[in-house]
Amino acid sequence: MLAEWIDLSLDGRTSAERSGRVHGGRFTIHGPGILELIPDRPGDSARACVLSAGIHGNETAPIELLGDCLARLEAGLIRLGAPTLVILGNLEAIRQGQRFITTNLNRLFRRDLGERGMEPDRARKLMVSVDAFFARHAGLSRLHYDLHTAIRDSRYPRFVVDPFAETPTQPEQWRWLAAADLQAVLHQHQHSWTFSHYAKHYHAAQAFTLELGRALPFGHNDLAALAPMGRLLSALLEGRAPAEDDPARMVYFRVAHELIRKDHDFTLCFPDHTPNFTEFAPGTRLAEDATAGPFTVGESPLRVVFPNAQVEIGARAALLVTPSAPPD
Ligand SMILES: O=C(O)CCC(=O)N[C@@H](CCC(=O)O)C(=O)O
Ligand SMILES: [Zn+2]
Repeated sequence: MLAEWIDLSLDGRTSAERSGRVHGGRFTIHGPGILELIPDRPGDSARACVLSAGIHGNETAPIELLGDCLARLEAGLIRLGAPTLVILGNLEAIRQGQRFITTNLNRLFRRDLGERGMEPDRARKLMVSVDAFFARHAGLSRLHYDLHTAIRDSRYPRFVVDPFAETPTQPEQWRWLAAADLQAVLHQHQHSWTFSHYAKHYHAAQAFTLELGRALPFGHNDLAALAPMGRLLSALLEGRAPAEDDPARMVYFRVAHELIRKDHDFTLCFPDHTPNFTEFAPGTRLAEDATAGPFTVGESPLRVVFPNAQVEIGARAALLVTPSAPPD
């Protein structure tokens, strides 16, 4: 059953609440794309884990990776040892292989959200599910990994986006993520209302967006490159201590500036296929916007991450980032 849960969710065949046994515990399907795993006995290092994928429908590798973990659990290759909420974010967008249907789901995770429609309704459903899950497992430390892939290539194909919030990051997170072969870390400089930000800001969880390569259709992903990440997810599911490595293996950046599209008449002044973390020298013009005017790199070089000139007006068209110090 677990191994088919993703296909059943995408076929729209899991609307009724269902439950059953897994190796080391039980599962409950709370609704389409929302699966809770509850261990009989939490492991010594168990956290209350939220593992999400498909918040953007065209980002398939993380869905395949989670499917692989569930298949291993069902086959008895791993034994459940931590309460885990597994989420498939934007089901209709996954079915259509699109980033989103009407609006970007990953900008809607705020409790005062007023919008109506498919993605806002889904954001509300996921926020309520996360709230209830963390409340049910209140005695455990909270963790949320929101798994994504990026639209374009990257100088660092696998990287961490660290949401801005008050909660300090536990140093072990950097050691785990280094061992999972993440290559870079990007610290956000302001609230961003993404799903991982929601868990960090409202629940003080250890929470990150993890970019795990480039967005490709189902069946075209290189899951071998994600094997270390798969081992981290298995350790979390089993409630045991994950492998650790030296955080200095990763390169650290912070957001210096967020480029916002202010006008229909907006262009980025570099080729569309420019890889994430490409560096631009002082004086380089990066964007033209009929309302905001041009944006030019100032005295220090800037690297560009997530450039996208097609975003909605008022949305982020790129992050401009600069090196930052590694954690102590
Ligand atoms: O490749 C891109 O341009 C976008 C990849 C993506 O979906 N990234 C996330 C990052 C979330 C964050 O900023 O924390 C997003 O844009 O939602
Ligand atoms: Zn994404």
